[in-house]
Amino acid sequence: MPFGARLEQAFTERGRLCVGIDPHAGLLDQWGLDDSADGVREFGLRVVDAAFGRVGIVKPQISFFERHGAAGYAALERVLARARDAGLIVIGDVKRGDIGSTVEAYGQAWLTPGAPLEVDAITLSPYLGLGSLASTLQYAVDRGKGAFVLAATSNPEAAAVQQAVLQSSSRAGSTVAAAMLSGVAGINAAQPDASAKTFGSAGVVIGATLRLEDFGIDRQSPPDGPVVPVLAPGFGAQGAQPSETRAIFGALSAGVIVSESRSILDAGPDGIADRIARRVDEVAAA
Ligand SMILES: O=c1ccn([C@@H]2O[C@H](COP(=O)(O)O)[C@@H](O)[C@H]2O)c(=O)[nH]1
Repeated sequence: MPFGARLEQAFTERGRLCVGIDPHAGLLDQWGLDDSADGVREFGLRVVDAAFGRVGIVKPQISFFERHGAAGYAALERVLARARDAGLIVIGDVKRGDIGSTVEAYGQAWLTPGAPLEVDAITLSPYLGLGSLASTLQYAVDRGKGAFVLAATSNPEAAAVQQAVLQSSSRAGSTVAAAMLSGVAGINAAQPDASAKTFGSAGVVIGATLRLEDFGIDRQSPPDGPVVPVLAPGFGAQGAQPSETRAIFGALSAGVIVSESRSILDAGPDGIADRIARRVDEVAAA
């Protein structure tokens, strides 16, 4: 089944909340775990167990596993396997980007069925140009996988780059952020089974902390073609509330994945299941 269809099904069955798996050193301490590969593995496994049956999507932040080198990656493999065995959609927040032939290798690492680091979707950075990601996006789609291209990120430092207006390209006059959104929408629309009624498998990252107008993104009308999945960090610890989803994203709301990490994880090992359940209800009511 295409990634977009699986995501749509997860929305229907479990809602659109995505639980981030970000084992910050401070959270490990709060959870009574060591800041070690064993600690991040245990943390990740417990978050997956709390997410199971309550949400449909999790997003491990790879950097926190990578801090522990090869042992951290072994821990990550265990967490990814548990999450995928549990039927969760796993979005690997890896933010990879490079020249096209190198990004392809990242795609093979994370998106190949049966690979040790297999996830359902990854995040990709288009700083080397959206075209540098094209073959990897297609690699994902062809394997029932997905990818989210950074368009307008939640951090304030990004605005200077992402609000910049393109001078020379087929999208001259668009902001970088809007060009990423329309480029990704175009990739979805070009797939043989594309339909405006379904979710595409290529998505974008747009922070919930932003005013989309500032990034030249039209909130009034969605891009043509399939619904564009929007991975939306910035809820919870960064200040946005799920109840604001429609006001923030407007016509893009149908595809928005509400992603929260610290605001869920800081409930601790004994409180996380209840915290997730409460947030699911809040997101559903939004
Ligand atoms: O624009 C972006 C892209 C990615 N992130 C990542 O999402 C989580 C947010 O964590 P919170 O604790 O919910 O703030 C984290 O892994 C970031 O690296 C983002 O925040 N903004």
